[in-house]
Amino acid sequence: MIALRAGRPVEITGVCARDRSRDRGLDLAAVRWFDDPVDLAQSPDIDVFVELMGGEGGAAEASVRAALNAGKPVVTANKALLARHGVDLAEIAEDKGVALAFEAAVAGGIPVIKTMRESFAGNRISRVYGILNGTCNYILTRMERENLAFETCLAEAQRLGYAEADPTFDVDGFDTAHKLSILTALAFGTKLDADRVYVEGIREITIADIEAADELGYRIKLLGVARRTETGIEQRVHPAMVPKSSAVARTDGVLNAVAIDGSLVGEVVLVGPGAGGNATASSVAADIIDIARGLHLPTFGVPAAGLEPYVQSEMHAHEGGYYVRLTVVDRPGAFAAIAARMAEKGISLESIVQRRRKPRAEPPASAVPDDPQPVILITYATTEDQIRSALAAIETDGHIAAPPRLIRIEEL
Ligand SMILES: NC(=O)C1=CN([C@@H]2O[C@H](COP(=O)(O)OP(=O)(O)OC[C@H]3O[C@@H](n4cnc5c(N)ncnc54)[C@H](OP(=O)(O)O)[C@@H]3O)[C@@H](O)[C@H]2O)C=CC1
Ligand SMILES: N[C@@H](CCO)C(=O)O
Repeated sequence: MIALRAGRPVEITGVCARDRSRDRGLDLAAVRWFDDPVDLAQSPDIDVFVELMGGEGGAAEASVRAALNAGKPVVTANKALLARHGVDLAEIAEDKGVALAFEAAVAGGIPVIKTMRESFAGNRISRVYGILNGTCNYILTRMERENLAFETCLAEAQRLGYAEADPTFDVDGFDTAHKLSILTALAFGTKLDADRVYVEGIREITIADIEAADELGYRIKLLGVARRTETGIEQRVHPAMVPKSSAVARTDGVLNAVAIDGSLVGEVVLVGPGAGGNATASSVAADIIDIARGLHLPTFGVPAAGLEPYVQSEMHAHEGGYYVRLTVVDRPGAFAAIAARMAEKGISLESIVQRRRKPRAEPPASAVPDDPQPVILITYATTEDQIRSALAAIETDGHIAAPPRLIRIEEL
């Protein structure tokens, strides 16, 4: 079937990994082994080089450059490499007249690259956002459903093959930022700039936040959002409260969701497996078949020389609603002082709720002074600058016993 679809047989002729003796569950006896991926990339025996090692530099970068310079098309799943060197590699690919294909690099098995590069070609895209990391979505879903600890869920995501070699890339948001920078280039025709994506991960999210979100009609998801604004392109990655009715709120476990707003078609949402061996293989196989068919498009949808410089819309100007969790020292005047600081910075509060503390073994005889307890504030739309300066003022007032926790509310 693959030969029919590709118009020619597709064979694996050479392979390289670090450990030749490792049992990989398939017979590689007839396939030539290479100790060095650069040698494989340049081998006259191959027509296409597939890079699935990972890492923004090192062997991945050296072998992809070697293959392109040798005039061989490349398929890669490596978003870290593309985020760092994508424009440069696209220029080499164009110069050599070969494809640089990377469907698996963003949202695993979801055909989002093809969709944006081909199906949205006639649209002006105003926003692309979504859940772009399977590991984080898996962790948040299991924490919510099963009340499990963050570390337990991460270990399971690693066991299932979802996480990066260094899982801090997943949980601290950098993997999402790499993917978002690729989507930004495709959406807005700008050069990739992953270093200027605003990034927050999911380590600080607690079960208490997840429960509060539930009561307020939201779920917490790690989102990547790229949006055209009057001042430039906003790129941000952070946990967000999303309405339960939204498509991203209903995207659970290792599934990813990508929403694209096009001027002609409106919003299109793609949902599917974002990580794991089979999902990745599905996208890698599609890229190989495209190359065998002779399909060859500009890497980021337009010629590399036509990509415009990335003009950043600064995060401090971001506007939206905020969820704030404060650990407030329980004494008269604390609430009033907090509300006053918010008003002073021009922030309107939608609600201020004192959460129940854990039940005591013995009820206190009278009010317990200075006993910290969680207080949840929900703001109406305000700017990042305003909320940050209000929280800094609240911290200096001495009414809170721990740093404030802030989660942005995304009205989708
Ligand atoms: N896991 C997933 O769900 C997805 C991963 N990706 C991307 O795919 C890539 C691979 O990820 P994943 O499969 O999880 O990673 P793994 O660590 O499981 O596999 C990496 C493979 O590359 C080989 N390798 C690593 N370094 C070298 C080197 N210097 N020379 C030769 N071979 C090397 C390893 O060999 P050995 O086996 O001998 O150690 C191993 O077979 C990354 O770019 C990742 O971001 C993209 C989409 C989904
Ligand atoms: N570690 C990545 C793999 C897919 O890119 C994730 O969890 O989404």
